[in-house]
Amino acid sequence: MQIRPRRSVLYMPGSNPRALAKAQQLAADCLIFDMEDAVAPAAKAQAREIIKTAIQQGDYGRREIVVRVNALDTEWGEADLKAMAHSGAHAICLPKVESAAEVAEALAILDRAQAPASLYLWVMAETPRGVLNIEEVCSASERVTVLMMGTSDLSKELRLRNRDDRQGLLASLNLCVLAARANNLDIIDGVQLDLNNEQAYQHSCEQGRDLGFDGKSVIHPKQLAYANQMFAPSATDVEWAHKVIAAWQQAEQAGEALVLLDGRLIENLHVEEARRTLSIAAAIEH
Ligand SMILES: CC(C)(COP(=O)(O)OP(=O)(O)OC[C@H]1O[C@@H](n2cnc3c(N)ncnc32)[C@H](O)[C@@H]1OP(=O)(O)O)[C@@H](O)C(=O)NCCC(=O)NCCSC(=O)C[C@H](O)C(=O)O
Ligand SMILES: [Mg+2]
Repeated sequence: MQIRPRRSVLYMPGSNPRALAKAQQLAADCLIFDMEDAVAPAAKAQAREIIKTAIQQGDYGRREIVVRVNALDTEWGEADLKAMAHSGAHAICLPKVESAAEVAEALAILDRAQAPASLYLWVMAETPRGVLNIEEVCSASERVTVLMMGTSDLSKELRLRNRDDRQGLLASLNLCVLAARANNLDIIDGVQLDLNNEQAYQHSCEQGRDLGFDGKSVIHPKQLAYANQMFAPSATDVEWAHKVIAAWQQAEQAGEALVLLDGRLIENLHVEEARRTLSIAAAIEH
């Protein structure tokens, strides 16, 4: 599978051409052109046109282009999918998914619109039922490549208090990481809405990284740099990965099955980890 950095995933209101243009210069790995919560009902139809024009005429370089459509049980969902079938986006993001049947329904609409098979799906876990059914959602199709946490909706549905340590979300976050990994998907952590609470934002990035997330969704350009730093291998990680691989190769040549490196036992799993670290670092450099 191709490794793609997805350290930072920036939401942009699809009805805001200035933000969509600005994103061409922003250091985001992935861009979400939003038609759902960031767009008022009266602006939904216009947002479709603004997004199509931006994707087709803009220069977004190697950033991954994702369009978040409205849910299929809304009056806009089906038309959004049809409109985006040939937009040039890399993926469609489906909000509030709760079942494999919803994934199949979205794919059927895209197939009828003759969307390219390379148009992938990102699915969002943001309701209690969606989280409980996350395994069936993640395994619904090989075209599902990324799982996104919708922690704002989920917090509301769970009636959580807004705490910097996200205690009430931990079970859901853990369960979703398990489902993503079991199905070989990348998983992106949810947003921090308070743009003035930098401490909470930084804590949530570090926490997300340590829980196994591949990146962070963000709502403002000023949140990008920290996410990019937190979800990239550090210089120390890269140095250690090189040492692990070199030590393992030396041991193999000497016909030894065990390697001790700086007092730590190295096994094949660490070599696989090290190779992944180097692949991600190379993909970020590229
Ligand atoms: C939150 C904002 C409305 C703030 O916008 P604004 O007041 O314009 O901010 P600034 O003046 O500080 O902006 C400085 C410049 O940066 C550009 N900008 C701002 N935000 C973005 C962005 N998201 N993408 C691209 N560019 C952006 C401004 O245009 C300024 O540029 P310039 O004029 O050239 O100086 C705004 O940040 C915003 O709309 N953010 C996105 C909100 C959004 O998409 N929300 C929906 C997704 S989150 C969600 O749904 C949660 C999920 O579903 C869940 O349940 O958890
Ligand atoms: Mg949401």
